[in-house]
Amino acid sequence: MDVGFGRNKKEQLEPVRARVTGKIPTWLQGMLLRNGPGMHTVGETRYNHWFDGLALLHSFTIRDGEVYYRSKYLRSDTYNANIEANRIVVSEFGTMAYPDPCKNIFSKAFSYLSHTIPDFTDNCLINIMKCGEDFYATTETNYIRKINPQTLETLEKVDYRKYVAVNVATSHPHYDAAGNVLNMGTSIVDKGKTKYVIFKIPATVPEDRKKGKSPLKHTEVFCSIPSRSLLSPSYYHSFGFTENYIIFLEQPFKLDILKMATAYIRGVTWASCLAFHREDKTYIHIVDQRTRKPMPTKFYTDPMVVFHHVNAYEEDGCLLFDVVAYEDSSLYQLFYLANLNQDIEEHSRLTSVPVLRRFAVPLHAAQDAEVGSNLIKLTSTTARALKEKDNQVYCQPELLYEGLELPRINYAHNGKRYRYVFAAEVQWSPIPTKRQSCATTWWTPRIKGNRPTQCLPSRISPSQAERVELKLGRLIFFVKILFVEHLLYPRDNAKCCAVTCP
Ligand SMILES: CC1=C(/C=C/C(C)=C/C=C/C(C)=C/C=O)C(C)(C)CCC1
Ligand SMILES: [Fe+2]
Repeated sequence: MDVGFGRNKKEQLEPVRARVTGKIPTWLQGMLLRNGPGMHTVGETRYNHWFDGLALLHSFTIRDGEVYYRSKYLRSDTYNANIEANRIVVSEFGTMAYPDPCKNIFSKAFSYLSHTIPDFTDNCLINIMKCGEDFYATTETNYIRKINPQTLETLEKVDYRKYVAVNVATSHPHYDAAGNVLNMGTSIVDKGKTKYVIFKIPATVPEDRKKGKSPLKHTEVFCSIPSRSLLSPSYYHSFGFTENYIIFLEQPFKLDILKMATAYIRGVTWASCLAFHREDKTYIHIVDQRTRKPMPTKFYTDPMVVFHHVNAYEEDGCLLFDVVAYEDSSLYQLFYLANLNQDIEEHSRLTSVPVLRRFAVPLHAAQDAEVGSNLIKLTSTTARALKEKDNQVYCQPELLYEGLELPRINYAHNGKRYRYVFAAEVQWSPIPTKRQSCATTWWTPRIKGNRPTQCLPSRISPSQAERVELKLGRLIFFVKILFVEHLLYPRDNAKCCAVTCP
């Protein structure tokens, strides 16, 4: 069952020296940890969706101009159960699995019932989080897995619910200046309420550090935002963070809790419990970190689907934030392996292009401003915030760049005005079956004086950057290995270095 896309990857347990073209500056030392799906078939069974694959951890150790690579599958409970059964027995985002096909009717019924409140997967395939001195592999459920960054061994399984009431949490946490982790999760129908919970995990607790205890024990709720709906909270993949504010988009891409509660018995996937409500608005919640409360103004914008916040910053009494936005939720559709492995146009279902949009919200109430007036007076952006009645403000974004995803920034610039976004370019191929030889692009808004005037994509030739080309019908997705970006970032005019993974 070996298919082109989603082929099972081999572990590289012993570090191997990577082939380096160009020169890695000697001051660049350290380790880059990455995560992602590595195995999509177990025995005769196969996951449906790319986001379902079993987590494969990667490390790149950079030392004296050399790079050493190794990889290892996360030995999650999910991985172990699947391997032992030689088939998929744990449900993932796009695949519903049934552990015991041979059970009699009574134990089957019991199994269904016990799944009404589902125990989610600990296949932490999305990201790596640093928490005090510890590293965790993360996904979007209530589980994270501690790992040893040196050996990539899998350590403790942590259930966020032991420390904070969340059923799902993002895999894109933020870090404040002191290294504390700030993350968000959703607490579903807990004590009759559904809310979005922002929580803080301290970097270190001095007395615990000596005893080798985890700072997770000291997790505290920073702020919670009631969901507009008890049974259909928004789905979100990330949020925005500056020194003083947190930006949360309550978007009309929602989880249907009733559908989720019956998914197992109906034999449908978690993915089918997510829906885009194009008739709804996107609500913009701004939490003031000093008061730990959301601002009372009701900021909103048109319906959209955002996976990635890029960065946010404050400027002259306004909060600006950049996100990659879609007009619908077709991105998730696209990543079904059946679609990814098709060549033909009909299977490319990305009906909206990811667009980098800049929003601006005024931080101070403009009580006396006229209804219909634009509350953004900045010359650096064309984003507008139009005052409406009943303390409502409609936000109209500035379009910064069309066709990019997987954005990264140098995190030292998080929350501040910034110049570079490193991303993968998403392109529509005019000829469906023809491969395009286009270089990976990253977006560099050229700042002239105080004013970012235009976004000029600067190209790097394919030989300079290691890239993975995902050909998706009419869409071509060039995924540049982020490692290259990290190497390139630190100096504006740094020479390109490419590292080829073995
Ligand atoms: C298993 C599971 C989930 C997993 C979602 C995943 C795995 C999302 C991955 C998203 C990515 C990688 C987006 C990139 O832009 C939900 C829906 C949270 C809740 C139900 C159980
Ligand atoms: Fe992401």
